[in-house]
Amino acid sequence: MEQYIIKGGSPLKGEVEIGGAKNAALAILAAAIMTDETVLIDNLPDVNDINVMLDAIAGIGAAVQRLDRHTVKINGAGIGDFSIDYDYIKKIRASYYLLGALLGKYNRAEVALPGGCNIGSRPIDQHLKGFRALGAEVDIEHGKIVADAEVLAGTHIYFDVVSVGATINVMMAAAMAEGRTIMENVAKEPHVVDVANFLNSMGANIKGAGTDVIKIRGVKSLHKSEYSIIPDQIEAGTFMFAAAATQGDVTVLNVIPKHLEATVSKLTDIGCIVEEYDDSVRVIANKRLRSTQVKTLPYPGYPTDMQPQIGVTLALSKGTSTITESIFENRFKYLDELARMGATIKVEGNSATIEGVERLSGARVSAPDLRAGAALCIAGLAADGITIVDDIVYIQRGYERFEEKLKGIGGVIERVSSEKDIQKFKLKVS
Ligand SMILES: CC(=O)N[C@H]1[C@@H](OP(=O)(O)OP(=O)(O)OC[C@H]2O[C@@H](n3ccc(=O)[nH]c3=O)[C@H](O)[C@@H]2O)O[C@H](CO)[C@@H](O)[C@@H]1O
Ligand SMILES: C=C(OP(=O)(O)O)C(=O)O
Repeated sequence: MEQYIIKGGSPLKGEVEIGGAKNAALAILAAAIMTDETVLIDNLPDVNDINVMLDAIAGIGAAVQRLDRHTVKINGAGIGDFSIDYDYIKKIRASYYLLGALLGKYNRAEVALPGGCNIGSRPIDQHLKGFRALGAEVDIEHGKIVADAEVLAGTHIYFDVVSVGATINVMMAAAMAEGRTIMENVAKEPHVVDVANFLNSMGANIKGAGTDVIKIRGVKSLHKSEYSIIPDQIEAGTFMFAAAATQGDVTVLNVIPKHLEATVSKLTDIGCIVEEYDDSVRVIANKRLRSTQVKTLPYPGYPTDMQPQIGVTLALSKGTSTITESIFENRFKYLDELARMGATIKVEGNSATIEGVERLSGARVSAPDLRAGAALCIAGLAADGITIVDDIVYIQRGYERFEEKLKGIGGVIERVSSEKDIQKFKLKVS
């Protein structure tokens, strides 16, 4: 099992290139099979979840040609199987996007119930409600979601909760339904807009993505396209908080600053200097930061995927902070690990109170999920001494060359897989 070993205590400084957005890319790869023509997708992040999705679509007959680490050609003409029960697909959340894509194109889909990070109960009732409203029969059979429709017909859907997954999934199916669909109370995240733009680039007629109402005029077929995925605002935000927590000075390159507004606002609140340019953002933290109040919300609110990263930073900031997690009930598990590093934290329900301490001390901790794992690495980089982070397979789901990028800005971190590697690292940094 691989681990990260980190020697903390030095400010991170320099520039880091941000890759394509994992959560946009996963949906776009699923949507790419909705045409029989060839689609070229660029700025793909080279992370495990993406490889699982590519294997899954190749497994049902799509031609997948990786041109390089970040570019792929996909042709969905050869798909002959609408049933996806591939072992790994169950482990990723975005497997559910194959339901919307296959249902839209073939009126039939069978996909294993989705996994993903264990950050809460994660129901999919809103996805199923949307598919049913479009005229599909949907059942759960032997661990699979089975959706079937004579015809998919445009409809009016009001979502009871704002869901990124349900918005994208139903939008994909509706893109090829007969007639007009109106979706209300939808998610407005940048990746929702990116998927709509991609579908439109293939000939779909989707308007309103990024607002509360999406209007879709169904089309009979979709055509070839070349598309570049938006930068990952969560990867960018993670490095911005790495700069803050280590009192460093880091510029994230290749970002869309508009997508980072909630993150920038919190960094400014706690005392960072933030400079925004056309496609980069510089974060400078030249003193001990101060406390704040955070509540996670759907976009444009503060993202739940950025909650652990600010949590770690606030554990080192002056004063008392509170974090309210309003999207996923299990997203505080990293706080127990952080307490092992000397943080002072009290959790009550969906709220955490953090008394900032002057120093954290390195410890052996375990990544409970993807973002929390990345946040614990930030804690290690800010802490005194050596930190070992176990279960980094979660981090590898969503961060490309994480340790290399951190090393590029001065982080002392190594990926290790044996006691011998650990001893070697300790010797090197002592
Ligand atoms: C692969 C992917 O893109 N994952 C992201 C996606 O997850 P995911 O698509 O699973 O998250 P949703 O936006 O759907 O979930 C938001 C809230 O709605 C609830 N809900 C959702 C669907 C449903 O049918 N019924 C229901 O009640 C969820 O329990 C949660 O409380 O958006 C989350 C919120 O930004 C991010 O944390 C995840 O990183
Ligand atoms: C929680 C995440 O991913 P998933 O929804 O795939 O578990 C994430 O990207 O932070």
